[in-house]
Amino acid sequence: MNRIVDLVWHRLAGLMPGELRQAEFGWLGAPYQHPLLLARRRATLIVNRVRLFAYLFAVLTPLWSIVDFLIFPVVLWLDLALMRFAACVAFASLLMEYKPNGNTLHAYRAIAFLFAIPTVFDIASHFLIASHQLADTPAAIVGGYAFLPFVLLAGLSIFPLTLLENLIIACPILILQFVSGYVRWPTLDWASFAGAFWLLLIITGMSALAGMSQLAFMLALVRQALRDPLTGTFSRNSGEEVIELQFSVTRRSGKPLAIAFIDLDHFKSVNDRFGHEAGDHVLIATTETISRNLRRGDVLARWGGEEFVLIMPNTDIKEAESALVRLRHIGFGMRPDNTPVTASIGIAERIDMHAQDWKTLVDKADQRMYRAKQGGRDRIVCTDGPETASQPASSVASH
Ligand SMILES: Nc1nc2c(ncn2[C@@H]2O[C@H](COP(=O)(O)OP(=O)(O)OP(=O)(O)O)[C@@H](O)[C@H]2O)c(=O)[nH]1
Repeated sequence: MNRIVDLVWHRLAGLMPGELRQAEFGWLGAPYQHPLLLARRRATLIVNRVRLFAYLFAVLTPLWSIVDFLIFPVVLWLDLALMRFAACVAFASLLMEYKPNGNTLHAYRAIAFLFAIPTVFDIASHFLIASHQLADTPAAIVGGYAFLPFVLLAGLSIFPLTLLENLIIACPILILQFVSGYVRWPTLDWASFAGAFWLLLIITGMSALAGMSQLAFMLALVRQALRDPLTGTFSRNSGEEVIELQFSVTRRSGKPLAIAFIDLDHFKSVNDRFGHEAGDHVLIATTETISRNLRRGDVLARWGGEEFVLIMPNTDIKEAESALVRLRHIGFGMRPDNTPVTASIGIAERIDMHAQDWKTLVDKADQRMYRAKQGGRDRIVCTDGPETASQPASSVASH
């Protein structure tokens, strides 16, 4: 059974751009598990796309009045022109109101607003036009307005949305279409209604696939941009982004945020004695060990060569110290000569040190790490007083 699942998985994953990993496959289905930085970049992209289309529609909607003027009676044209002007104002206010801020809910609201404007325009113009007797070309052009639901569903394909999000947005449009058929039940041409509805379902499926494939591509790009290529942990740039974000989130919520600066001891000697490649293997094994033992919500970033920063949201200084003591007990892996890898660690916490910005917090953890080095390495320092430097791992472990 597992072999069949694996086979299906490999086939599907191979069809997705950017060599999607198995753990990431579920992210195409629903947005719940998206890592913070992916969610932020996706929300930004969605709002930017909404803004692009709002801009285009703000220009094109009133321009279409010229066509209305040529084909409709003046009274109808005037009413339609007023409605087009209102739609144009709505698109322009969407453009002004929604700026990308990395928030997913904000992005959902922007999509809903973008879709609501043509929907309301379509319903209102439908009632307006129904009150006039039209024939020939005007009637044929008005008949074309019935394609709006198709356009809306096809428009979904411009957004990197998950399957669930596609379905949630498509459902109201499909339900509205179904209800409009039900209302016209006695006079309905069932064959053409069913054909059109079937086409809508196909377009929904194609848009969902297009959106998910964009998302897969985005995932691969974001992964490349966020991760350190050697160890697979977050890169320094993305680590800084996470800290900046967590700093503002925890400041707003009043919760603590701890940062641990971890610098491996005497790492140069690994390279010197066993070669750079052996050094690389030690770095990879060490980050794997740390990552395996992180708590949910903690983020590890490679800050530089053999320096790492561990970001621990909602963790006060005491909890952070116990977490790092536990990590040292587990160990940071082994050197090629089978001696343990040790690290000097400095910890700082936002509330504990009344930090006003995230850089001060990281600097403090860095300074404390240097004090751990100066104090003899292989230890944790989490305060500024000389008496508080914790003992080397061997003696901590013996307690
Ligand atoms: N193999 C390998 N080595 C690296 C990498 N990045 C940095 N280094 C090495 O890490 C070593 C860091 O050396 P130092 O900064 O002198 O520090 P150290 O030897 O760990 O000594 P202390 O930090 O003082 O305990 C240097 O030899 C770098 O070449 C990497 O990606 N792979």
